[in-house]
Amino acid sequence: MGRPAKRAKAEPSGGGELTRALNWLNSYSKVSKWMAQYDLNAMVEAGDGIVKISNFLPPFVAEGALQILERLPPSRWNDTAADEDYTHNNIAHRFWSVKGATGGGPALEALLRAFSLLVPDQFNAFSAARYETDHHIAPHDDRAYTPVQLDTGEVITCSRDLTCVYYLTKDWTADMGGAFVDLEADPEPGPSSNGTAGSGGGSSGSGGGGSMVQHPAQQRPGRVYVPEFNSAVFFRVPRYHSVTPLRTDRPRFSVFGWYLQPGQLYDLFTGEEEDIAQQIAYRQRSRAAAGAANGGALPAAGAAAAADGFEGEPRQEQQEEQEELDRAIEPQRCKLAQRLLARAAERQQQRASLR
Ligand SMILES: O=C(O)CCC(=O)C(=O)O
Ligand SMILES: [Fe+2]
Repeated sequence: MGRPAKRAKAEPSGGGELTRALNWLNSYSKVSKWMAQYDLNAMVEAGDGIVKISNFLPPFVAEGALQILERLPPSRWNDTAADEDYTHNNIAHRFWSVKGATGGGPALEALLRAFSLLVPDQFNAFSAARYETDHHIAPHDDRAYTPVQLDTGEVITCSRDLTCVYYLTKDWTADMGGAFVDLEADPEPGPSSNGTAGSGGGSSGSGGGGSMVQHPAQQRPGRVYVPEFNSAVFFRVPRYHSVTPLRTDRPRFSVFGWYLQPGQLYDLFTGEEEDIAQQIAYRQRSRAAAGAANGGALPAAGAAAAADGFEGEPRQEQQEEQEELDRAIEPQRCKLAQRLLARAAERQQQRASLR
């Protein structure tokens, strides 16, 4: 856990690089112009709900971003751990995280702000993550509601719509664990992927001391993404995925978060959906059908929610649970809320007309 303050002095160029990266991150016009090259929704849809983008930020910015995370003092990192509890949509996981909203300092804020400029017309919630030995996340599909406090003070319920994970680990190899596994895609054909990804996820918790219920999705193979420095993976929620336990003492750094939509796009996990494999197969078929019907273009979250077979109206106890959650969780604060709300309403109309 040696903090890099000393190293920074020994490598004067490191400091200069960080300053250059911060200047870039703090330049609204530079970040917006860079991000404008990505038509994210189109890319995600073209990739059947998921896309990986290599060289996501300019290389010197990625170097600076890694330094921002490496320099965060241990006191800023919060232990993010949960035991398996399907009924509250909690999944077994353990890693360190720092929420943008709760103070990682101005450098982290600048880095996370860059991600809001990637999809400027959606609400978002981003954090930094640091995984260490044995840290992992069991299979889950990211479904969750997030309360957002508007500039008027009103708190609205939003749903996670699009996940982003941006990797900042250098020279990571498969044997180090910590792989992202997409459980809704087939394994990559070829020698590097032998279909054991699901069982890799299945060992989650084994080293961490907790005895976990085996999640049904853990029996599935999936497509393995070894985290690549300066790459980002985006996917539409809900989509089952996991992070396999780290088998190295090198830390794995990332930025992760969600673009949100107002409203409840889907039901939360109720504990009744025992057959995850069936759910996955159903979503895969629905994606393929929607893709064929639209000549490859999916009507985004609408299709994913429809694929779940949800009617949209949550059950009363879920509603009550949600209200409790809204009171308990500190809401994300959002300026520019009126513009975002108007844009969200437009988008919902567009989607409705696509269906
Ligand atoms: O770090 C990753 O590869 C994925 C993280 C993730 O699934 C999450 O934070 O929900
Ligand atoms: Fe996730």
